[in-house]
Amino acid sequence: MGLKSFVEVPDDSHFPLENLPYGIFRPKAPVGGDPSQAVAAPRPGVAIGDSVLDLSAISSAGLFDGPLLSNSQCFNQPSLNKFLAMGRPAWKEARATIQKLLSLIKQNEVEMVLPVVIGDYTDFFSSMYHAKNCGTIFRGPENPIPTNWFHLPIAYHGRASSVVVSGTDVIRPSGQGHPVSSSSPYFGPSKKLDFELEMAVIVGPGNELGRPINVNEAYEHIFGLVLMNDWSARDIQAWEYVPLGPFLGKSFSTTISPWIVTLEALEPFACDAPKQEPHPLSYLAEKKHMNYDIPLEVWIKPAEHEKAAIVTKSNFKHLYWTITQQLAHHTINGCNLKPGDLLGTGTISGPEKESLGCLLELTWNGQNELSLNGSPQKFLEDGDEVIFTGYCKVCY
Ligand SMILES: O=C(O)/C=C/C(=O)CC(=O)CC(=O)O
Ligand SMILES: [Ca+2]
Ligand SMILES: [Mg+2]
Repeated sequence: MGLKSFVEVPDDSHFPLENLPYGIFRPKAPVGGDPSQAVAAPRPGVAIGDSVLDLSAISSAGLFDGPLLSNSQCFNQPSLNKFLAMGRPAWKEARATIQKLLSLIKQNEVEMVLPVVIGDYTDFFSSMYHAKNCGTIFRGPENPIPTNWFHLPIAYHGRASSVVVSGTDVIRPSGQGHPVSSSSPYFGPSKKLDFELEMAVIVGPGNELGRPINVNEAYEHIFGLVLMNDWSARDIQAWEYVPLGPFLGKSFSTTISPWIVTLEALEPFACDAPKQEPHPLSYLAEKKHMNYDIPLEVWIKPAEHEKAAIVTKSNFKHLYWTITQQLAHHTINGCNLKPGDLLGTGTISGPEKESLGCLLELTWNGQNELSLNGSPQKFLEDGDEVIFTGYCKVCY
């Protein structure tokens, strides 16, 4: 297998990553440039594809960190003589460092692991559409959204130990299931295993115990976002969750994506967050009330199917409570967040029936069937693979 560089190397190039020949170069004076300008100094470089790697820049940046080259001036020279005088051990060290600096590893040749040690995991409940649908299903259509919901971002404390990286098998949990009408609760493997389409904040700098984070400074405490699946056993959840909230129905596994997308990368996709009525209390009223326009999709690939089928298309922008409001609310009582804490957004459902963020809503608690490339499906079956995607793109 050939080595691969992030520098594009044409297939027929004489200068792939395996070659790396040395020379002395200087940048050409710009055509029509001022002739009185000093000519750039000659310096050592190696050829890679159609480019030259400037070894004096690499050396000045301290990137030659091996024992022989770390304190050497051999690359800040107008010729290679000093480097040549150092002999083969230095040449080998230089080659290894340069190959490492220029290398790329194929994603399909690596295994990703959890990117952070998650100290604490909290899950919010911030899509109004999801809150309304769950409320209708679990509590009836009279007052589906609790009155506190419009005043504060509701959340529960999740389980950090069972947060796993995407690709990890999820074992169907057993537990007590909600009794049907007047019968007793049953025990056994969950019959209503579900996904929840979420994203989650990875906390950067935390706060000291007793010192809340101001909502207008919350942005500085957020490193980036991951995709998150808050797997949920609906039959266990429906029976256990009154009055303290979700427990064993969700703590058996929560999956996050291995790549954390930074808020800097998401900046071009910032958009207005939904208008909030009633106006939130001042500690939640933010100067910039922003969301991000991140199209999200969920696909399911049943074990015996060759292809995955799309089951929903939603968008991060549907969140009523923003991630900065969630973070400010989380700390308003003085609770301290720590670097690497995980804050789930809550299931991201949109307004349309094709944009609902979990099977509980999509099948209306198993009353309706979905069609996965022609096969009927309610909740998750053994062997199903659930695939989340989130991808924003500038339209030119
Ligand atoms: O409304 C309920 O009783 C329950 C809702 C959920 O299960 C959702 C939850 O975990 C929070 C969320 O993902 O929005
Ligand atoms: Ca959830
Ligand atoms: Mg979970």
